[in-house]
This record gives sequence, C-alpha cells and structure tokens, in this order.
Amino acid sequence: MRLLRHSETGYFSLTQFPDNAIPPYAILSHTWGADTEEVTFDDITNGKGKDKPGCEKIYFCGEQAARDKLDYFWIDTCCINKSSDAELSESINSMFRWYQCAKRCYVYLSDVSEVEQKRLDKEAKSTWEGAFQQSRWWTRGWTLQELLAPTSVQFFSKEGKYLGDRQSLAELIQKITGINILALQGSALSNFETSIKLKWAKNRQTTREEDLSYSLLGIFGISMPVIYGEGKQNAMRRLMREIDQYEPDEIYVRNLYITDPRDDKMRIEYVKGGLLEDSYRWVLQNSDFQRWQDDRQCQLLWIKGDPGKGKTMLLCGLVNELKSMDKTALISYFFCQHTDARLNNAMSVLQGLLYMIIRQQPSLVSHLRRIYQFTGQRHFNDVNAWFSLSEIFTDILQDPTLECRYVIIDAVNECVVDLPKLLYFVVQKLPQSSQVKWIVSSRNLWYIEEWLEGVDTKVILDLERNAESVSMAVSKFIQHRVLQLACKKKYNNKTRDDVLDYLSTHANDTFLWVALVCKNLESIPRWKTLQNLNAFPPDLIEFYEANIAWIGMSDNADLCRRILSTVAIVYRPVRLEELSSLVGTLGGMTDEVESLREIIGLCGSFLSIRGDTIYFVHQSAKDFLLMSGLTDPEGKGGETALIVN
Ligand SMILES: Nc1ncnc2c1ncn2[C@@H]1O[C@H](COP(=O)(O)OP(=O)(O)OP(=O)(O)O)[C@@H](O)[C@H]1O
Repeated sequence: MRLLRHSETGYFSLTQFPDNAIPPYAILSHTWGADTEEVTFDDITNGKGKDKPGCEKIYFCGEQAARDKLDYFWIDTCCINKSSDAELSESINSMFRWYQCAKRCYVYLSDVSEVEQKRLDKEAKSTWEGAFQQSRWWTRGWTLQELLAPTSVQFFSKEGKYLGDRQSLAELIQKITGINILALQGSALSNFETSIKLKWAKNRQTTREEDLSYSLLGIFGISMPVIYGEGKQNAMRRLMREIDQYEPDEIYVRNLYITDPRDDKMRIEYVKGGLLEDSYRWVLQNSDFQRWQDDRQCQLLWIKGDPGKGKTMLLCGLVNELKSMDKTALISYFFCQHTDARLNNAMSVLQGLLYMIIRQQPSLVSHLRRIYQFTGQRHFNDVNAWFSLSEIFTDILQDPTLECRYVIIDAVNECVVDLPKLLYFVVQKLPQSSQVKWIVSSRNLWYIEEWLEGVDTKVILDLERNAESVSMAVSKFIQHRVLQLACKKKYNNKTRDDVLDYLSTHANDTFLWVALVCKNLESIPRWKTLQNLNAFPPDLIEFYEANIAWIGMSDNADLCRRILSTVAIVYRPVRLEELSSLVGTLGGMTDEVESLREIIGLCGSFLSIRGDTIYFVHQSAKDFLLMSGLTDPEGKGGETALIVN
C-alpha cells in the first residue's frame, strides 16, 4: 500500500509499505472532480499539481491526519498508479480492506458549505443539513463502501469544518441512504442479506460502468479480476456468480444467527456510557491475570465479583486488549443478559460463540455444513439442537486449523435458561481445547462456584480480593464522569468539587452506584445539585430504596408503581406500545407512547428506554424490586402491586 505524508519541502511524498508493516493512517473519501482537476500519482512523484483545485482536499486530509496524530494518509487520486493495470486491479480488490483498516476516514464534502448557507439564510438553525442531504457524495458508487468499511467515518464541509460522524449522524444518514442503522453502527456486513445490500447500491452511479459491480466486491466480501471493457452486464453477471458460490454456506451461518456478539459489545459499551480504559487496565498488571495468560496450563480465568463492580466493562476492555496484544488471535465472546430473551439461555451462548468463530474463520463452516446440509433450519430448533451444536463446537475446538485463541463468556449468572448445561459444557470442553483460553465472569454465587470447583486448570480473579485496584479504577471513573457532568451541566468549581468529594467518599468501590448517581444528577437542575447530593445514600440497596421512596413521594407515584411492577414481573423487556395496553388495563391511563416515554423517565433510576423498548438500567435494579419484597405477586386481579410507601 502506498501512503502519503508531508515532505520536508512542504508538499507531499509517497512511500510504499508491505502489507505486514503498514503504519497507522487516515483515508480520504470524496467525489472526483474533472480528471484535469485532480492531483495524480505522477503529479506527486514529480512534485507537481500544487495549483490544481484537487490539491485543497489533500492539504485538508494531511492537516486533519496530523491533528489526529497520524503521519500517513491515503487518497485514491494520487496513491494508485493507474497506468499499471495490475496495480489498478489489485487496488480495486484491496480498497475495502484499506478503508476498513484506516484509523480514521474523513469524508470531504466539496458541495457542503456552512459559510455559504449562513450567508443565504441567516436565520437557519442547522446551517449545513440541507446541503448535506443533497450532497453528490450519497449518489456515487464507491462511496458506499467508504461509508461502511471504516470503523471511524467523520464528515467535513468544504471549509474543513467537522459536521459529525457516522455514529452521531446515523439517523440522518439512514434517512438519506436507506441503509440499516445497525450497518451504520458498525455491524458486520455479512449479517445483511444480498438483496438488502444490493438495494443500498441501487441508484448509485460510477464514471466507468463496470465500477458499479467492482465497487461492491468488498461489501460482499469477495474478489474477482477487474476487466474494464467487459461492460456493465458482464461485470454484474460475474459479481452475482461469485456471490451465489458463496451463498450456500452463508445460509448455514445465517441460520446460526441469534445475535452478533460484536454488536452486543458495541451496544453494551454505548448504553453503559462508553468504556473507560483507565478503569479496567489495572487488570493487565494483576498477578492472577498474568498467571492465566502466561501459564499454558492455566486455561480458565474466572472473574467474579459483586453486582456493579465493573465485570462486564472489564471483559469489554479485555476483548480489546487481547485483540491488540495479538492481532492475529481470533476471539469469540458472548455477553449474557438476563433481561433479553435472546441473550439469557445456554443455546444462544453456544450459537453466538460459534457464529463469531465461523464469521472470523469462514473455512470452519464445513463443520456446520456436515451436519446441517440435510436438515437445514429445523435442526437448529428441534430437541436435539443443543447436542448437535455441542458436537459441532467440539469438532471446531479440535480442528487443527482453528485460529481461535480465546473464548469469553460474560455474566454466566444471567444465563437463566439451562445454566447447568452451559457450565457443564464449559467444564467438559476445557480439557478438549488445550490451545484455547477461556474467560468466564459471574457474580459471587455458590452454585457457579460448585460447577467450576472441579476445574484444576483455572485461576480465580476475585474482585472483592482486589479491592484496592477496583477502588482506584472506581476513582478514575468518578473523576471522568464528574468532569463530564461539570461540563454538561456547567457546574462551577465548588459544585464540581463537592460532587467529586461526595462520590469519592461514598462510592464503596461500586461502579454502578456512581453511574446511577451521575445519571440522576444529569436530570437535576444545576442549582439543585448540592441540595440533592446528600440525599443519595452510599449503598446500592439504600440507593434503590431511596429512589423508591422518592418515586413514592412524587405526583406520579401510582403510575410509576404500576409501570415498575409490570416491567419487573414480565419475562422479557416490554415495548412501549405493549406497556400502554398493560398499564391501561391496570389503570385506564393514557396510551400515548410519548407520554409513556416521559413517565418512564420518572422511573429513571430503574428503567431506561432504547428504541421503543423499556429495560432495567441494570440487572440489580430488577433484582432489588423482585427480592426486597416490594412486588406483591398476590396483587388483586393478577396485578402485581409494588408497595412504595
Ligand atoms: N471500565 C469502565 N468504563 C466505563 N464505565 C464503567 C467501567 N466499569 C464500570 N463502569 C460503569 O459501571 C456500571 C456497572 O458496571 P458493569 O455493568 O460492568 O458491572 P458488573 O460487575 O458487570 O455488574 P453486574 O454483576 O451487576 O452485572 C456500568 O454501567 C458503567 O456505567
């Protein structure tokens, strides 16, 4: 791959790197002007092209990359020597990967100007949105993969002003392109059907007609020779043939799909307010962790701790760390979640782990094919499904070509359906998978301990025994969150320091408590912060009790009580529209979804809404409601009453 960097002359120079030694780089996405306007490979090699209009975006990209501390960057106009057919063909087949591996992708929108818009419409609140939606960038063929392949896509106006990124603008981009929001949030493209991906590409244009097909190679994860001159139809026919060849096995993997744990990890990190490295990296220095990592005999690391001690976030961090320690290591993981019926049973765990392994090492699909080619989808649902899947998993674990080095299961205590089956599976598979290291996390529960007791090759990392490290991690979390709060709520220094001090002295080494208190402070007017601060009790249970009492005193106590008791006793997360009828039968109140949304906000320490679904902010909130006797299953007429006062 050939990369650009600033040269000593103040212009740019090109350096060729072998595939295994490519430095971190940024990449530009843009639309091409007329050929004469763009700076070419020859221009850069001969130090020319400075007066061409296309030079502006090269300067922009270089400067932005420097701001992001990246020395190198790539631009298609001048990093490919297009006079070489071989290089052009190789570049077209590599392009998706190049965008995928870039640290940052900058989308330079030459037809979106904040300044011009402001001049035209002084009243306009959103100065660029209209032009953004109309930009030519959305109509071009190649820009589809440039939007979807990179992990970080940032949009800039023609003045180089940052407009937002793919994540923050996801809803608007979905509206413009019709692309599924999950794909915009980074979900693997293999999760989307061929017809859907073809729909995303429909109505896009390319200068050369064959590029309509060539620009989709990476999106479908295939490669084929580039033959300019073959025409649009032939190129499309060849593309479809390649896709069809790959499809039959794809069906087996899709049938396996319950969830993509990579999406779950992204969602969990997002919902929990973002992963903070400073609050989990202590584990890398921990002697138990190091023993597990260094000693070949130690296969299982069991991370255990009380509610809200940061286990899930620790595992999210460990996935990242293990990946960056060994870039070739394949990791399969699963995050159990009691509140989600897709994520709370042993079968889903197995399917999720297998799905991740096969997605990353597609050749292993042969183990699935062997069993399922005669039976198809039904086999995944019948009474023997667990046993045949376990057999497939065992075969995969013993496959000499297996590249999977780590299997990680978070929160096994939240696997409420068939937990013994799952634990039996883990304990039994350990000796049969000597090249794989396992991590399991759970709360401190005797029945899990009983299951894992017999494993000789395990190391226990007990968070309660590492209280000092956890305490420091919580302190860093407090500092981070309070600074965020202070910034958002515009606290003065005294308020900020008082909040910091209060949280530090009362956190009791529990992340969750801090997270919940900060969430509450977010919804309190700035001037009431100190007044309300001392009302938060330091203990998690007390915290929930205080919140229940608080809800009890509010004008909407009855309504909140009904909602909390309904959501607590139903088996799966409730959708807003379902709740309206449930609560309606309880009290004949409004069934307006938006009103319900607001009312749910009043139960904020317990409930949150994602999309249209209501979740407990944390499992412990639900545990608290169910176990502390605040729900009364004997309630009248099948209702469950929550005693608030
Ligand atoms: N490293 C971290 N970065 C950012 N936030 C964190 C981190 N660790 C913990 N938190 C915060 O603390 C909260 C609780 O953490 P987490 O859910 O990981 O705890 P847990 O031990 O898995 O709890 P439980 O056993 O009850 O499931 C999270 O919602 C998050 O807000």
